[in-house]
Amino acid sequence: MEEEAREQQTAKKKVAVLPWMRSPVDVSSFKNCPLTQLPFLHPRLEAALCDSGIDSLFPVQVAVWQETMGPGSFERDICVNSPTGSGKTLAYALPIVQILSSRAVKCLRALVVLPTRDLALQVRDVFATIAPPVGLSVGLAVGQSSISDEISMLIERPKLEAGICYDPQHESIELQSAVDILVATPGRLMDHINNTKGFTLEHLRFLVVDETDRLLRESYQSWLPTVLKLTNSSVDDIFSYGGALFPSGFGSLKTIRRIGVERGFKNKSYPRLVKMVLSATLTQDPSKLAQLQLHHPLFLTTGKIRYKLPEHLESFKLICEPKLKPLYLVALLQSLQGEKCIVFTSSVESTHRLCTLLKFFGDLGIKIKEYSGHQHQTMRSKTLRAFREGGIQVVVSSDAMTRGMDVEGVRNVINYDKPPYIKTYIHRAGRTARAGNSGRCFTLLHEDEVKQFKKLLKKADIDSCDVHTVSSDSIESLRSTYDDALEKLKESVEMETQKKRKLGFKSSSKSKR
Ligand SMILES: Nc1ncnc2c1ncn2[C@@H]1O[C@H](COP(=O)(O)OP(=O)(O)OP(=O)(O)O)[C@@H](O)[C@H]1O
Repeated sequence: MEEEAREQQTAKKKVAVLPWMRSPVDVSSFKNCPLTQLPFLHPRLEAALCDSGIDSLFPVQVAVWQETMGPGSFERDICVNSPTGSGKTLAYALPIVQILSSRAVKCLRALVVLPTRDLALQVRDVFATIAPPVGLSVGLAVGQSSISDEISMLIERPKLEAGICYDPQHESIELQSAVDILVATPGRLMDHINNTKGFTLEHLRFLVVDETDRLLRESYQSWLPTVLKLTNSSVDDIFSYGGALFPSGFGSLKTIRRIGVERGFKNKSYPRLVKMVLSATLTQDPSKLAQLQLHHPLFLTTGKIRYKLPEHLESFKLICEPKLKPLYLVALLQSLQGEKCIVFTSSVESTHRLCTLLKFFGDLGIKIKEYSGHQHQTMRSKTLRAFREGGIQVVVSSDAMTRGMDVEGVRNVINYDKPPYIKTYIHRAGRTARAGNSGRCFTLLHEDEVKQFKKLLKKADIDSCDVHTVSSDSIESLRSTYDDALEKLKESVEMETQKKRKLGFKSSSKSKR
C-alpha cells in the first residue's frame, strides 16, 4: 500500500511522465481477431487454443501479437497497461510460445515472475495449455513442493549408461534444463539461482514481470537486479560487477550468457533478453520503471484514461448504519441468491472476524469461506479449488485475492471495507466482469465516507456511482440473529486469544529450556 501512497504523492508533485509513455499504442483501436485470421500463428497453437475454447484473440492480445510478430519482432521491450480481465496472460504467453516453438535444444528461455503462488499456478496453467503441443515444457518454482522435488522437475539428470553411476556433485557432468519456460515467485526463484546446480539463466530470451507494480513494490531478496545481472549480455559488465555483487560459491556465476552462437539458435545473431511488463495499473513512476532497465520500451495502453475499469462492470454504493454493517452485508448476500461473490475487507484480522461472524448467523443457505495470507497455503488452495468448482459461493478475503486471481463465474465483488486507493478498487473490482462478461461491484459505506469514495472514483474518471439499497424488512428480520451472532463472536475471539496466549507461553518456555 505504501507504493500507492507514494504514487499519489508523485502524482500531486506532477512528476513528468517518461517520454515513451506519452505516445502509446492504443489497445482500444484493436478489435477481436479470429484465430484463423491471425498472421503466422502456428497451426498447433491454433488447435490448442481452439481445444481450450478460444477461437479469437482479445484486443490486447492482438495488439501485442502485432507488435511482436509483425515488423517490430520483439526489438523493443513491451509494457502493457490494460484493464483487469482483458487477457494479459495470453497476450504475453502466446508470442513467447510461438517464438520458442522453433527452438532446437531445450534450455530455460522464458522466465515469468509473479508475486504470489496462486497467481503463478494460474499462469502456469495457461502455458501448460499451449506450450506442450509445440514441444515445449513448462516448469513451476513456487515452493509448492519440496525443493528437491522442484529441482528434479527443473533439471534434467544425465541418462544413466549401464554400469556407470551418476554423481550429482561431479563437476564435469553437464546438467541441462528440463524446462523451456519457468513460472516462478521471486523467493523460490532466488533459492534456485543461489543453490540449484545446473539452474542457469544463460539462455534466457524472455523475462515477464507480471503484476509489475506489485512486484516492484518489494525487493524480494533483490531478485530483479540479480536476474538482470545474470542475463546481461555484456560479459565485461558482468565480470566487473560479478565479484562485488555475488558471494563466492554463488551457483549461477557460471550462468553468464554465451556470446555469439546460442544453443538452438545456430548461425543466428545473439538474441537480446526481451522484457515484457504488464499490469492493470502500471506504475508511471520513473524511478520504479528504471529498475527494469527497459530497452526502447513500447507502451500499450487502453484509451486515454490511466485507470480503466472493465467495460461491463457496474459499480454501486450501499450506505449503511455504521453499527449494522454486517447486517447490510448479510442482506445483500441473501439478495444475490447464491451467486459467486468475493467480499473484500481491509485486513487479515477483519477477514477472519467477519467470516467467523457470518458463520454465527446460522444457515444462510450460502457456503462462505475465508481466504487470507494468514492461512496455510494448503488451506488457501483448498478454498480456491472449492470456489472455482462451485462448492463455495462466497469468499471473504483481504488483499490476498485482490490481484490477478481469475475465478470463472464471479458475478459480484463486495467491498465490505472501503478500498484505500483507486488501484485497490481497480484490482478488487476486476475479479468480476472478466473476459467481456458482466459483473457488479458493491461498496459498503458509512455516510461520512461517501465524499472520499467519490473522490477516489474520480481518479478512474467515474463521475457517478448508483446507490444500491437492501430492504429495511430484511435488515429488521436479521436483527435478533445478529445480536446472538455478536455474542458468539465475542466468546470465540476470547477463546482464540487465550489459545494464542497458551501457545505463546508454551513456545517461550520451550525456547527458555
Ligand atoms: N481470447 C480469449 N478468448 C476467451 N477467453 C479468454 C481469451 N483470453 C483470455 N481469456 C480468459 O479471460 C480471463 C482473463 O484473462 P487474464 O487472467 O489473462 O486477464 P488479465 O488481463 O491478466 O487480468 P488481471 O489484470 O486481473 O490479472 C481468463 O479466464 C482467460 O481464460
